[in-house]
Amino acid sequence: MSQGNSSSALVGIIMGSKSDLPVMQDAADVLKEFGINYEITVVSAHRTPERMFNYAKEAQGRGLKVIIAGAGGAAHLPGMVASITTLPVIGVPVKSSNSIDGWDSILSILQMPNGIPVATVALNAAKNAGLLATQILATADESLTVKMQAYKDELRRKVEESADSLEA
Ligand SMILES: Nc1c(C(=O)O)ncn1[C@@H]1O[C@H](COP(=O)(O)O)[C@@H](O)[C@H]1O
Repeated sequence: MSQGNSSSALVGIIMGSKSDLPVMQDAADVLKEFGINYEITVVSAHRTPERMFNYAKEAQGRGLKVIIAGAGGAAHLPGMVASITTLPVIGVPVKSSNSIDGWDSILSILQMPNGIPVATVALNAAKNAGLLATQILATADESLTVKMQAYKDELRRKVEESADSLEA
């Protein structure tokens, strides 16, 4: 699995299993919406440790700026990738089929030791991971900042509109 314009990808989206794709696709959709090149693939710290090591080791040299890593259950992938690369890693806890309500994944991504941070979003919140990656890239890209402001303005407008309709 590898979509997007992976030759010049700025964001790498990885997941522990293809079964995570229905959740992780939301991150790809956001990046597409903002016109950001990304790549998306399956990498597992547990099942493909060499692939995980090589992915994390080579990510920066290949031009990636941010990695979004999603996994369910004993979700070691985001933390292990963060331990190898200096790129910012955004972790997405995924509620997998036999999870303990997602808490297993949340805690294993969130509770990183000092020194190796993973920016953890809410359960299944790959959309927010895509937005956070966009905001990180926007710090060095004025046109992305403008788009992000417009996105937030639109959110605000919709809330104000719904508030107005209630008050009318
Ligand atoms: N947490 C990890 C890792 C890892 O952290 O390396 N590799 C796979 N998985 C997770 O196992 C769950 C079940 O996977 P399967 O559906 O393939 O059995 C998935 O949510 C995956 O992210």
